[in-house]
Amino acid sequence: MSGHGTPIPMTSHPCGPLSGTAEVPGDKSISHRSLILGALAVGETRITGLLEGDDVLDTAKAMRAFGAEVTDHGGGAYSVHGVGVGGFAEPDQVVDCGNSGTGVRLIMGAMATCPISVTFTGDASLNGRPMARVTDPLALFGTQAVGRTGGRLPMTLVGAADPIPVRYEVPVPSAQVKSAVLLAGLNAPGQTVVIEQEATRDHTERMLAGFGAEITVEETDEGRVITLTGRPELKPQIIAVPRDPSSAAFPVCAALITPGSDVLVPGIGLNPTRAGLFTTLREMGANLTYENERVEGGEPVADLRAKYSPDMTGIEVPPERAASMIDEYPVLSVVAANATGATMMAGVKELRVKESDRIDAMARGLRANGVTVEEGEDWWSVEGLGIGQVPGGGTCETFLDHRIAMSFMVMGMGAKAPVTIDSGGPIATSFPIFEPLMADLGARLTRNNS
Ligand SMILES: O=C(O)C1=C[C@@H](OP(=O)(O)O)[C@@H](O)[C@H](O)C1
Ligand SMILES: C=C(OP(=O)(O)O)C(=O)O
Repeated sequence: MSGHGTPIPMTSHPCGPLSGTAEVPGDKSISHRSLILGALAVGETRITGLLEGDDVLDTAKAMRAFGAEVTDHGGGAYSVHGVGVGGFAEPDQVVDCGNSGTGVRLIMGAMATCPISVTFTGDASLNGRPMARVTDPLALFGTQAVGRTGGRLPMTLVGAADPIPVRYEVPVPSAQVKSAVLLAGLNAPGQTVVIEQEATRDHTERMLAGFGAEITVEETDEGRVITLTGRPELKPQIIAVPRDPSSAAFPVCAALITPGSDVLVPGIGLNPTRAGLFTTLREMGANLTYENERVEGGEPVADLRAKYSPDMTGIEVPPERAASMIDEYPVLSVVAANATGATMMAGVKELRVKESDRIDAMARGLRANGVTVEEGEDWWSVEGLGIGQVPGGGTCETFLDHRIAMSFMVMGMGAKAPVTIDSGGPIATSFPIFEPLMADLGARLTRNNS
């Protein structure tokens, strides 16, 4: 496991203006999938722009343990020599996925229909997260799983030696669950069907098609029906990973709340299954524009320009938008505290089973810095104080959660007094260059124990 658990207390000081270009790293979801699908293809997949965050590096390590050759060529360029669908070897050690829900759940799916037995573990955060949402549908293929009470890691999966294809309606809006079932379906003969009621990020479907699998997606009265034909030979691909909209969210939101700011965040994917935050910010009155809109690798892409936005107002975020911005609610709540009026976020109970209970973690830290928050099981609302009016001065617990850590660092940039977090260590899981990138824009982040 990577060392992000070591506490690194950090403080973010009020600053401004932020200006310049923020070249954020590669997309985390696409990076995991590039490695996993590359490992399941026959031949060599070449990847550029891979996110070299701990989450993705743990997946690279896991792919090596399953027998794929993963080579680091430097600067985010990797090659993966795959073993083919059904060709995973049995790792001789426990597979440690660190902090990554995506990593562990997708890898469980990929090995579930191979005749091997694998024990998975992670850090304290990952070992507290629910895995039955994945092992329940995998059991339908014939996969067995034994873990700790409540379906928690560490957990051993015994892959189905004679898998049968599955028809499964995903009960929670989760791209990880959908993807785990599809990856398991790759090595089941016949058609595996996954149905989702709410569209979640569709990278697995797009990339499976790109790797040459037979996969169809239909919008029907039943929901979004995805049909995959098992046992394809996946063809190696050349993949340029786009920059991550979920990472772009931090410099964008920081610019909106920091006086005088003007920041360009180039080359950000605006796939509708990922772009909900930017739509929401524009509805709140953010000065956020899309420049140089284009299509790259089949995906809509634009350069985002975010400027200081002193006149934002709170809104009700439509619940049906939740899946398209699920990782962005923490930083949205920081912007909401700088708007006038309340922002209501409903239909978001999935936030309670991320790296931390994100509603609880944000509510505690916002309150510790003078912001009023109300919450229920499936919703929360933040009372806006107006731009620059967040008192700050408090310390926030981050619960091994990178998005909580970065959100509070953004809050400090636009607050009246500095905001401190107990640890910025987890930031390395998804955005290892966060500190230098924000410093280059003009932010003042200090490590308190150095
Ligand atoms: O499939 C993926 O790459 C992801 C899916 C989402 O999780 P859920 O599937 O739990 O919603 C998201 O929160 C996570 O950061 C990445
Ligand atoms: C929820 C997240 O990641 P994961 O589920 O992969 O740990 C995230 O990156 O915000």
